[in-house]
Amino acid sequence: MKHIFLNLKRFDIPKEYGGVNAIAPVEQWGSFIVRNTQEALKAYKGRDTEFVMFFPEAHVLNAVGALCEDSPVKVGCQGVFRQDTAIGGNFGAFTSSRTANAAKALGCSCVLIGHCEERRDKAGILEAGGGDPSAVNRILNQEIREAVRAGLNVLYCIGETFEEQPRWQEVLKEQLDEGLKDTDRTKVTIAYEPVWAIGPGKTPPDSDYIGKIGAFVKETTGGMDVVYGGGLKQDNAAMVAAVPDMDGGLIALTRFSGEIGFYPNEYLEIVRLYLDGGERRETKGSKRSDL
Ligand SMILES: O=C[C@H](O)COP(=O)(O)O
Repeated sequence: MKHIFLNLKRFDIPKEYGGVNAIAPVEQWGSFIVRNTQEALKAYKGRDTEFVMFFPEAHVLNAVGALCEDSPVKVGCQGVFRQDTAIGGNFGAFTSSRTANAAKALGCSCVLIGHCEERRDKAGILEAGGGDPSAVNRILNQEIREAVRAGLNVLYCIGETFEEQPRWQEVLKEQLDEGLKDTDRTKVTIAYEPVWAIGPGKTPPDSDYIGKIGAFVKETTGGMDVVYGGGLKQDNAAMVAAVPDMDGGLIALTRFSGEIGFYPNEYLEIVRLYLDGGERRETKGSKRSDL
């Protein structure tokens, strides 16, 4: 099976507040994205491909409400808390935390866990408190277990920083071993984020590097599906599609210069390039240059 994931980060924030949202009023942003992608994605029915979109929590209800009958789109959220409600147990005393049961009740079928921005935040909190940042993998493991228990599928992100690159095997193995401990791996897909290559002026990995990581993840996990989370974009979609040990990609920004942001028509073009290959159509500002 192929997987096309979409991480909408905080692309809902309007430009007047420093964000990148120029596509829809914030109260209609979730439904706008679903409505402007789901019909076109129906063209891939029969291709054994899933299309999952991770929304900020505030937009989940709106996005779920826009799903048509037989929609190919699955709606997910961007993380869950490491504890949850239970009948006869905690009834919901989790102020500010989004639990897996809450996500499920809102209509999510999937969750993104351990994105590099989330890992950085957790490690920063642990370090600030004089704690052990290596505990991040153990916390993420609790979150994966709660998500699976609640019936959610998980996209679990791993990746090495620039400083960790010389010992990438050790770092990725620890993230996989600790994060996946005692979990139902049939409910989890891995996303590889080359953290060292994400950001302005960085050189992205080539197909040999991506293939090497894909093979390593499959060998370490007993053959779990793994997608490229660098992320997938117009410039690399055909290249990533040709890497044998990668089972899909994680899209975020679709435009990297000029009016940077997420645009549904450009998302559909990335999907087309990944699944059908072929010539790239010219779309405004598709190269990263000014983040
Ligand atoms: O979630 C995806 C990765 O952080 C890559 O995002 P990006 O393609 O917008 O740089």
